[in-house]
Amino acid sequence: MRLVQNMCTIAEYPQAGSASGDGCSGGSSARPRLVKIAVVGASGVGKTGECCAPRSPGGERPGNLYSRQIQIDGEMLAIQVQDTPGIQIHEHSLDCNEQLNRCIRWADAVVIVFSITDYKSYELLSQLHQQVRQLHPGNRVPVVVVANKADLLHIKEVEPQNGLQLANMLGCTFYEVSVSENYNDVFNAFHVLCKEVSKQQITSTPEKRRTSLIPRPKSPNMQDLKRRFKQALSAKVRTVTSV
Ligand SMILES: Nc1nc2c(ncn2[C@@H]2O[C@H](COP(=O)(O)OP(=O)(O)OP(=O)(O)O)[C@@H](O)[C@H]2O)c(=O)[nH]1
Repeated sequence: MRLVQNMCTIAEYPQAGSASGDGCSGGSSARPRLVKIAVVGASGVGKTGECCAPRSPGGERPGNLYSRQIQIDGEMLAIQVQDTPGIQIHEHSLDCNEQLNRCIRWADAVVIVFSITDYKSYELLSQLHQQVRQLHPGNRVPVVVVANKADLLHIKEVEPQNGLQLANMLGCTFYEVSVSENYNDVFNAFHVLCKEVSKQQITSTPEKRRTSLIPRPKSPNMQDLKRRFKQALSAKVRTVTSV
């Protein structure tokens, strides 16, 4: 993920499945909290080559799951970014394959990328957003919209303003970036997203703990049974004494 790799606070994080944690450079032995992000969008919008994973010097891509560490508010987080296969655009329908759905389900947050030079990739936005909401009901997963290739204004097919309006309508944060020219904006988008996920993770954990600390009410059936038992006993005592 080039955008992630270029973030100044990022250090290499061992690939998923790696047993040892000694690649972490956070200076702490504690395992960093994991934030999983899926990057989705039409084919050719810049998810992989520029946005997600630069080709290695040999011309190969290292795979499609990129792991890094990033420091947010003094805490090291392990970020995993999943590049997804470019979506083929068909007439009025979204060809979401199972692999893409799996990536979306896996993610704690989703980045939807479109290119300002490709109107169809922009049209895909709402459908992709709907797909995310369907797979993550309850509005829990933050979604960010990224309009890429902002350096190609002379061949734009989408006004950045339209991207912003649509993102607002969908309740998403919007960023206009050029991953080939300016990494700061890209860094900012990911940073804000990680912060949001991290905040959500923190607020949801104590809630679980607190609810588990609330003493469970006694079973009404048991109380009812005890009351009936007492009633039966006193009735028996009364019968015995009246004989
Ligand atoms: N000018 C410009 N070119 C870009 C930018 N981002 C990506 N590109 C180019 O757009 C082309 C497609 O980029 P990719 O990263 O392969 O696009 P993708 O979304 O991963 O496409 P798929 O792998 O088909 O899903 C490449 O030639 C990139 O160099 C950008 O911000 N500006």
